Amino acid sequence: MLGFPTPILRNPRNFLILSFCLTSTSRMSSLEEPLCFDKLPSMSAFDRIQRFSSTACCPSGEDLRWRNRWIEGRSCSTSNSCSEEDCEDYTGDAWRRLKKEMAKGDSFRQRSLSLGKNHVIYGSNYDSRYLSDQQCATQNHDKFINGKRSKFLFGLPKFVKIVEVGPRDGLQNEKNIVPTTIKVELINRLVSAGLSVVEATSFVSPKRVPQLSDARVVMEAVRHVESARLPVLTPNLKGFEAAIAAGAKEVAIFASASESFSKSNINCSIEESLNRYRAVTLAAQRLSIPVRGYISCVVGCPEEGPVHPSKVAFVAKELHRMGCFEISLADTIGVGTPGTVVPMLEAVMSVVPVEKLAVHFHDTYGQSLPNILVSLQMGISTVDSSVAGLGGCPYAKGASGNVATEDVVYMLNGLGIQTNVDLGKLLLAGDFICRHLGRPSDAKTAAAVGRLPADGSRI
Ligand SMILES: CC(C)(COP(=O)([O-])OP(=O)([O-])OC[C@H]1O[C@@H](n2cnc3c(N)ncnc32)[C@H](O)[C@@H]1OP(=O)([O-])[O-])[C@@H](O)C(=O)NCCC(=O)NCCSC(=O)C[C@@](C)(O)CC(=O)[O-]
Repeated sequence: MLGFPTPILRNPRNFLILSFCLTSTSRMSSLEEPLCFDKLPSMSAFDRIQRFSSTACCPSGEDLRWRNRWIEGRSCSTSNSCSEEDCEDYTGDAWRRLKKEMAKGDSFRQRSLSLGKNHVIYGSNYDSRYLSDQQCATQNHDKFINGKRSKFLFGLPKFVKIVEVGPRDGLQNEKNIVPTTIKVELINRLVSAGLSVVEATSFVSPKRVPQLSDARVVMEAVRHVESARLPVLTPNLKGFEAAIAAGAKEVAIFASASESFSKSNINCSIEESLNRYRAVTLAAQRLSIPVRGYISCVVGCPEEGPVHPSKVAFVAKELHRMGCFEISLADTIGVGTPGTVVPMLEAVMSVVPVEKLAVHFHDTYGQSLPNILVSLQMGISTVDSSVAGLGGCPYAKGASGNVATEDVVYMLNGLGIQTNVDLGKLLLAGDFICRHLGRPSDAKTAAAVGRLPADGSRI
């Protein structure tokens, strides 16, 4: 551990939470479930979803007292003892009620909706790592877990703003043109799921990104949406003017930390792009339009390989100077690990206030969730993600989709971090677009929910 290059990784607390995340993500992919289900032999699929997936899974004192209730199919009302009176036996009536509830419908829809944000759950997968084999934990045990949790979770934000990029970043790489009505429906579903920022489309050259050549029609169809912000990408003044004419109220500009990627993506050098963007931000300021800035290739470039953090910091400083209210740091090809993301964030945070930063990870090597977690530990509270893990840049060959919003929300729920996103509705939005695209979701959470038996039987 001493060999880690930065203070955050040298800190054993941070290292431990990171290890936890890595362990749980890797096990999730093969075992379908969070850790330690073997400790909970009589729980149904329904119980397990509720236990591990709600926003109510908050590491507060109140919730910690609920944590130990679910052990061996029993629900204990107190944490320090487990008398027969305290425990509701889930092999009895309540158990049968739950089984009946699940048996009513064997549909993805029902299972998804059971993950909605209002369910009360009684702990998290993290808790169960510390549960003994006793039926109910003792008070000492409770204190032990309390102490550990507060240390591990120290410094995480209470609320994370998710910037949903599915309709833009998610779809821009799709070969078959998605009908405009489907795009509009997807945006509306994502907004209904509680996402407060949904990137709607791009006003770029239709020759370069044919999939988004209906940007004007999409924007006109959603321009009256009030409950969410719907930014659009604008690479130059031409795009900016077209976006405003179509009703956009927020735009995003996109630079790169790598010269080669800047050339292949927007056909100009980094310096030229910054000059273009100065013109866009000036025009936006005159109209009081907020501008978000992206920086691509913040840890690696498909052509140049590793990108030095100082290059990212330079572009970030310029975007900040020209008035971007937020700067999203994008690992375009998904090669970053916490080992490269942390030094990059440290460099950027030395020139731009952390509250103005967002992170944007592609999941090529399955590193997005640990990268997000370490970003949160460093004070970032805005995360980009794409429903169903759709996405990829047409000019970054080999890069996979963005981290799936469903998986981000699942992790944040488990950490007790608020997002205001209804995971059930989000899963249904993901199901909607995947059905249209004719392929399964890349979200692990969607796959897990799809595999869970609905009859309440043991897994
Ligand atoms: C940047 C340009 C426009 C430069 O364009 P250019 O290639 O330098 O050429 P140009 O400026 O001379 O224009 C060429 C043609 O495009 C037209 N044009 C010019 N501008 C516009 C516009 N705004 N809207 C519509 N049309 C436009 C222009 O009118 C002309 O039309 P023609 O005369 O040939 O008929 C071009 O290279 C382009 O559109 N590139 C697409 C870049 C793109 O969308 N990439 C994907 C999004 S970025 C991304 O995914 C990364 C991100 C943000 O997600 C973060 C991450 O993960 O890294």
